Amino acid sequence: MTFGIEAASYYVPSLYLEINDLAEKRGIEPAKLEKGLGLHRMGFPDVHEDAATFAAEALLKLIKDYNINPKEISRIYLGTESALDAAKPTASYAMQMVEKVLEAEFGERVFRNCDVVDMTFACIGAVDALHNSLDFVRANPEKKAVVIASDYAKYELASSGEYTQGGGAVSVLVSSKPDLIEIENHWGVATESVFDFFKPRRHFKKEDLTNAPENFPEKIEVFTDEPVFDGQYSNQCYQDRIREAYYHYKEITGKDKPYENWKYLIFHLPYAFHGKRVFTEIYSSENGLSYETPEEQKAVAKSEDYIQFINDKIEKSQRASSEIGNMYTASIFMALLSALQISFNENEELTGQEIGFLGYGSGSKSKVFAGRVSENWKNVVAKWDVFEGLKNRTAIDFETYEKLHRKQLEHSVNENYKGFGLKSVEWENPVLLGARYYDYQD
Ligand SMILES: CC(=O)CC(=O)SCCNC(=O)CCNC(=O)[C@H](O)C(C)(C)COP(=O)(O)OP(=O)(O)OC[C@H]1O[C@@H](n2cnc3c(N)ncnc32)[C@H](O)[C@@H]1OP(=O)(O)O
Repeated sequence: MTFGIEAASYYVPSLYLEINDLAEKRGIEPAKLEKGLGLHRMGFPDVHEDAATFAAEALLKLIKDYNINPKEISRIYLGTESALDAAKPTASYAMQMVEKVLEAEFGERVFRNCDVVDMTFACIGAVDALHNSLDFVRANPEKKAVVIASDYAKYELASSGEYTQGGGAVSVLVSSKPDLIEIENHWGVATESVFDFFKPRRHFKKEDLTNAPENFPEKIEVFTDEPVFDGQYSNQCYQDRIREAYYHYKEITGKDKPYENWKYLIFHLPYAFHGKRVFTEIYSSENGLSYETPEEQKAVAKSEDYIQFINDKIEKSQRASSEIGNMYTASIFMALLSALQISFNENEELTGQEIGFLGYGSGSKSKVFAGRVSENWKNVVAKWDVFEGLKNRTAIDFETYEKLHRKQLEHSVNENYKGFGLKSVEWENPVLLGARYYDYQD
């Protein structure tokens, strides 16, 4: 019996900013962002969009595109680091939104007996949900699980993370009928607790606030959307963890140079060129190349063999990321969709080919695993049209972008949007304070 991904869908934010507009306004050389990091556009959510609406869109599309009976979904596990609540899972919001739309066809509360939860470990939370759900279907081969990766990657204005912002969701159906890709049960894992990128509770004092009411506490702790991070240190942690997880994978599988057999290497991509920039270390050690000094490291990155290797095994997975930006938990899944979509468009035959995955989550953990493309993969990919879909977004100018970022817009840029949207947040009733209400526009 085989296990893996039976079907997949995605959703990207409805707005985008041209990266050159950001470069110009921030005084950054556009070539650094485009040619150095591989950034072209940055996906950005409209006022009514958040991690819950992204997840709901990706879930509904999955169910509709592949005619899934929602009553047959035993669990919906959502990986996110953009949770809307520290107790009530974002998955419960997404589930409720989709239930409402499905009500006419399937009756009330179609997910009544579905196990729903969020999993959080920065960008690797959805890989953890996938790992866990694969274990679940291995133990219960007649059951199906949905994994959703959904995030909004927001950084402080004018920070070094700003140009890597993005967002969106990918949903996958996990089962014993892996029509897209069969996933083997060997998981290279590496973990170390570090502070490379995190979202702690932040302290604010009454004296820091303008117009604080009389009875406001002297000091409060709040979560913010924007992380605390050290960019170059986070790169180093990423590189260290994937190296450790890759060697763990080699140890448990006994495979020699496994990456050579991988048709594609699918990375967590915080920005498009990250995977190819950090893999030089593993590549050097696997090929006996010296990697001590910065000059030696540059020489590997610029070598003809390495450039050929990137063009063959990584480049296609980067293309969606260049158009969307960081999707945190969803980035690694979108990198897979990107590579498979391009192979599909180019009429390539992938059946039986092995694909390697290198996941990373700050804080920090990496998982390295592999899968094999199934015979039916083209029937699954036929529903996506990833790059055409990206053309349906609305461009925004820099001024609108900054207002959205600062939450200064009252109304959506696309007021007549279709699909799920945040309608209101309760700020009056003390027993519902902060509750979020969504609707669906046909
Ligand atoms: C957050 C997650 O999702 C989890 C993770 O993966 S952690 C690892 C990633 N960390 C993050 O994404 C944190 C947020 N991001 C950041 O802090 C930063 O954007 C970053 C650290 C990722 C990048 O930092 P940066 O200082 O902007 O870029 P830098 O590392 O100097 O790289 C710029 C590249 O552009 C190149 N470049 C610069 N100017 C150029 C030009 N004019 N033309 C062409 N290339 C140029 C540089 O040579 C360099 O490329 P190479 O090293 O490959 O040669």
